[in-house]
Amino acid sequence: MPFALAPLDLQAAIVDLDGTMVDTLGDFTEALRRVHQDLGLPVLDSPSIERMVGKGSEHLIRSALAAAGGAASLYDPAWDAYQRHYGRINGRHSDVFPGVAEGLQSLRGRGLRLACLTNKPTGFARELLAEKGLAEFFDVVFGGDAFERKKPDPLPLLRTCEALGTATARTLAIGDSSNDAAAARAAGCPVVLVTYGYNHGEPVRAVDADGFVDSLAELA
Ligand SMILES: O=C(O)COP(=O)(O)O
Ligand SMILES: [Mg+2]
Repeated sequence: MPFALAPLDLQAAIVDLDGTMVDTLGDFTEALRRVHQDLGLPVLDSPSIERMVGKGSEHLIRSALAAAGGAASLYDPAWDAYQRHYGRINGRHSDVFPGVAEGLQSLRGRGLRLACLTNKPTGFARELLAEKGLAEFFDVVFGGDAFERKKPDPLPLLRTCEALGTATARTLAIGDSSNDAAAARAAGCPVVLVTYGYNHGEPVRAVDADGFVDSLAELA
């Protein structure tokens, strides 16, 4: 059954970035390849990295280090190298998923305010949205460093609703993982998940959400 927006009487939508709007697995893989090469560690493949994406850079770097058998003491140099490398390659190995621009356009056409809320650092998120021609859709953009806690904590969604001036029950969260759904449930936002993103290696349809779409264009 298609996901029905009309009964929700929405004021806004809060959209996740990695795995929902942009397929950034190539960027994560390349940045981590360079980091591990610098540190003399084994390089990880994309399927392994995909399971680690979605909980922010700290979690990604720490998980990748552990999977490569690197000592925990390498975390600080890995963090520095990751910031440097990711900043250089941001967007170069990434593509906007099909249907994203159409979906965002149609949400705007309904008069909804739009926020991008990601666990990716705000600076990288803004650069990526601009490079992929998506920045213009958003009233506000908040990254994983914008608030004291990241998704799956509800705080980022609550703060984003405050910034938009909208009620949580009338603000749709759109994401690709259990992280987004858990944050939305705890914040009281309805939530729809895309079926094509990264869900920590778990089947996304098993996640507690209000609906699933194969493309944001289905929201049109
Ligand atoms: O962990 C990340 O940086 C990806 O975050 P996102 O899925 O919240 O955009
Ligand atoms: Mg995501």
